[in-house]
Amino acid sequence: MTQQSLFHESKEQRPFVKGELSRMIFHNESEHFSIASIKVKETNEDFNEKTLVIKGHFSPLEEGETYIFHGEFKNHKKFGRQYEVEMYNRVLPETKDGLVLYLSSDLFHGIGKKTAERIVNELGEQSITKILEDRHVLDAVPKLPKEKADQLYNSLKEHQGFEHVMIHLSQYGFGLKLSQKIYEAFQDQTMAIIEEDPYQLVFHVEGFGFHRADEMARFQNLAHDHPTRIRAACLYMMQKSMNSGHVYLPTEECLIQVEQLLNQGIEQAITYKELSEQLIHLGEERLVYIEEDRIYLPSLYFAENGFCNHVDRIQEKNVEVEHTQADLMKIIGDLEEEEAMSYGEDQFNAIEKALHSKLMILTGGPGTGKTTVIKGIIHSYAELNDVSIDPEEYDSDKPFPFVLAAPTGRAAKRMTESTGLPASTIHRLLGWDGHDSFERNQNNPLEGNVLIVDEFSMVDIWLANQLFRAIPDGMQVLLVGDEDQLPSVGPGQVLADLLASGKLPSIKLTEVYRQKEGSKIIQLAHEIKNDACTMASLGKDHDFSFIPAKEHQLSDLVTNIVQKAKEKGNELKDIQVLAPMYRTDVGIHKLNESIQQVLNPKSKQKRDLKHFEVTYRKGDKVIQLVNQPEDGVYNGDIGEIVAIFRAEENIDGVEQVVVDFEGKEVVYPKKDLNNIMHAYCTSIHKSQGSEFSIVILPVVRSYRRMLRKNLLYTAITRSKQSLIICGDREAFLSGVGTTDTDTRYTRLKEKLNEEPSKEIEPEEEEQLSPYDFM
Ligand SMILES: Nc1ncnc2c1ncn2[C@@H]1O[C@H](COP(=O)(O)OP(=O)(O)OP(=O)(O)O)[C@@H](O)[C@H]1O
Repeated sequence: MTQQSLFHESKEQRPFVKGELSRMIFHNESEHFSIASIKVKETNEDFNEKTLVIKGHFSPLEEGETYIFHGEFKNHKKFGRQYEVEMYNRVLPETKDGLVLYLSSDLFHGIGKKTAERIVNELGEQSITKILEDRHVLDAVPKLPKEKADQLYNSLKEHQGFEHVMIHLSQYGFGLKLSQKIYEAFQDQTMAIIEEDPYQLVFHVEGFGFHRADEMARFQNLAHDHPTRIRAACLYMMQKSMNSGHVYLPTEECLIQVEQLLNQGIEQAITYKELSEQLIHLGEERLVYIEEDRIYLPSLYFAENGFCNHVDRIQEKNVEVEHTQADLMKIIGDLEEEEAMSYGEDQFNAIEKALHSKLMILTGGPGTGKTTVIKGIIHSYAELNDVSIDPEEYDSDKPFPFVLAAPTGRAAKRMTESTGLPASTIHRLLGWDGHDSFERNQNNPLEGNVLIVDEFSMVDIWLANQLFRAIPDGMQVLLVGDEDQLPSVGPGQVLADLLASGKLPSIKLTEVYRQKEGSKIIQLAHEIKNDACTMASLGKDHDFSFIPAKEHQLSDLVTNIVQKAKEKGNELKDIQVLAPMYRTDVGIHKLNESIQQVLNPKSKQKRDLKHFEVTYRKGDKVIQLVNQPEDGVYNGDIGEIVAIFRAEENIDGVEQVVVDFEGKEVVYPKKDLNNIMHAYCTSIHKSQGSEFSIVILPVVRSYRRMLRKNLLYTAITRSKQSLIICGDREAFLSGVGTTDTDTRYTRLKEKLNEEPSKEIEPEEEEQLSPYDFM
C-alpha cells in the first residue's frame, strides 16, 4: 500500500488536520516531544482558524512541508486550543510542479531542478511511490548517475519510510516509541517481516514479548507449530528464567517449560523433538548458547566465562610485598593508638592478608568490623607505599590510588562517610551509558592501585564481569560483603559462588564488636545467622521490640509507629518500613497508602497528582526504581517530592513531578512516574545496601510464602539504632527457620576451577545487557 493511498484511506476514517509547517516552536530530544505551528490547509474537524499549534511526541518536522496530522483538540489554559498529535504523515506533492520542487529541495542533496524535472518527466506523478517500490525505476531516468540515484532513493526512504511504517503499525496499537524501535530494527523490511513472521520482533526488538507476538500471529493465522513460534517461546523462557536469578537453564527444564507454554489448549501437541530442533537452531543463530546440557542467553554466557577469565588474569600477577610483619604491626599499633582501640586478631589477619593478596574476599555479619578493616587496609597500604590518602593531592595525571565502589548510591555514600574517601556506584565508576555500554573496559581500564567493592553480595554476574574486565592487571582488589544476605536481584550469586569455589583467599570475620556496645539488633542478626533464634530472642530491649498484632491491626499499628517516631524528632528518611510483598492487604502498596494518609494527607496547601491508583503529593517520600544515569539517580535512591507542575506551567506542556534526592533534583514528566513509587514502605529486596536509623518490619502469616532466613536477616540488619518488628512471632520464627532459598542455576563455582574458556568477548551485537529484558 502506498503512502498516498494510505492517506486517503485514513483521511476518510479519522479526524485530521492538513497543514504546512510554519515553525518548530520547541523540540525536546530526550523526550522526543515537539511543539510547532502550522498553516491549516484542510481539516474535517470543527475548526476555522488559519493557524494552529500542534504538539506531541514526534521528531522535528521540516518547515515549509505539508503534513497530515491525526489527533484531538485540547484546550490549554494559557495558550488556548491546540492539536495533540497521535500520528502524522508527510503529504507527498501531488502535481508535477510540486514534485519537482520537492525533489530539488534541500532534503535531497545533489538533485537540482533539471534532474528533478527529468525524474518527474520519466516517472510521472507517482514518481515517489514508484521509486520507493523499486529503486531500479531510476535507471531509466536520463543523465542520472547511479550514485545520485542511490542517494535519492536512500533519502526518500529515510524521509518516507518511517512515516509509512508507523501508519501500518498503528493498526496493531503500537505507539510511536515502539514503532520507532521496530523500524530501527527492520527499516524498509518492517512490514514484510511483521506480516510474514511477527515472532521476529521477539528476537530483534528489545523488550518485545512473546505473548504480544503470539497475538499478532493468531490474527494472521500462523501455524501454532511454526518454527519461529517455538524459537520465540524458547527465548522468552530463557529471559523469564533470568528474571528469577538464573544464569542458565538446564536443557530439560527449558524444554519442559516451553512445552507447557506452547501446548496450552492445543490439540496437536508440539513434540520434544520439534522443540529440541528449534533450540539447536537458536544455538546456531547464536541467540542462545548451548553448553553441554545448559542453555544460556548470550549476555550471561559471556558474562560467566568472562568473569572467570578475568579472575584468572588479575590473580596471575603477584603482589610484590616489600614489608615485614613487624612493619605492619608498627603501623597498626600507631593507628590503634590514634583511634583508641585495638584490632582483633582476625581483623589484623584480614588486613595483612589483603595487603598480600591480588584479589581477596572479606566477609562477615553486621558489626564484625568490615568497615574498620577497610580503613586499616587503606591506612596501612598508604603508609607502606608512602602514598597520601588526601584526594586533593591527586589529579587526572596522577590518579588517586584507592578506588572505592558499591552497587547502590546509598551504599557508596555510606562508604564515603565511614572512610572519609570518595566512593561511587559501580555503574558510575565504569562510566555506564544507561544502556549496555561502559566507558571503562579492558581497553580503557580503571586507574588506581587498590579497588575496594563493598556490598558485593548485591553484584550480579553481568555487572561483575563488566567490573572485572575494567580492572587492570596490576590492581589489587578487595571484595567485601555479607554472604548471608539476599543474593543479587540480577542473575547469579557471585559472592556465594566465589566463596564456594575456594578460588580466592578469603577472610570471614565472626567476632561481633558492635554487640560489645550492647546492640540487641546485632545479637538477633547473629542468632538468626547461627540458627539460634528462639522466642526468647524476641524480648524487648533498648533498641528492639516485637509488637504482636493481628493482620487487620497491622496497617494502623505500623502507621502509628512511624508517626510517633516522627513526632520524636526523627526525619522521615531515617524511618523505614520494610515489607516483603507488594500486593496483599498488608502489602507495600497498602502500607504506603495508609502512612501517606496520616503523614502527608490531602491538603489545600499541597499539590498532588494522580497516576493510575496512586496519588503523589508534595512532601511524599519516594524511591527510584530504575537506574537513570543521565540524571544521576539509581535504583534504590530515596528522595522527596518537592514540587508538582501542571502542564500549562512548563515548556514541555506535560504534568511534572520534581523529586529531590539529597540535593539532586530530578524532573519526572507524568509518563515517567513509573520510575518511582512511594517509599514510606519499601521492599526488603530494594533496601539491600542501605541502612536506616529506625526500621519497622511487619511480619505476618500472609507473607509466609516469602519469609526466609536470608530475607529477614537482610531486613533486620538494615537497622542501625532501633528495630521494631510487628505482627506474628510464630510467623517470624518460622521464617528465620526456613532456609530453602530458591536454587539459582549458575556454573560459576565450577568454571572458576576449570581451564580458562576462550569465549569471553561477545560480538558487538551480542552485548545486550540482561537488563534489556528485565
Ligand atoms: N577491634 C575493635 N575494637 C573495638 N571496636 C571495634 C573493633 N572493630 C570494630 N569496632 C566497632 O564496632 C562497630 C562495627 O564495626 P564496623 O562498622 O567496622 O563493622 P561492619 O562489619 O562494617 O558493620 P556493618 O556491616 O554493620 O556496617 C563500630 O562501632 C566499630 O568502631
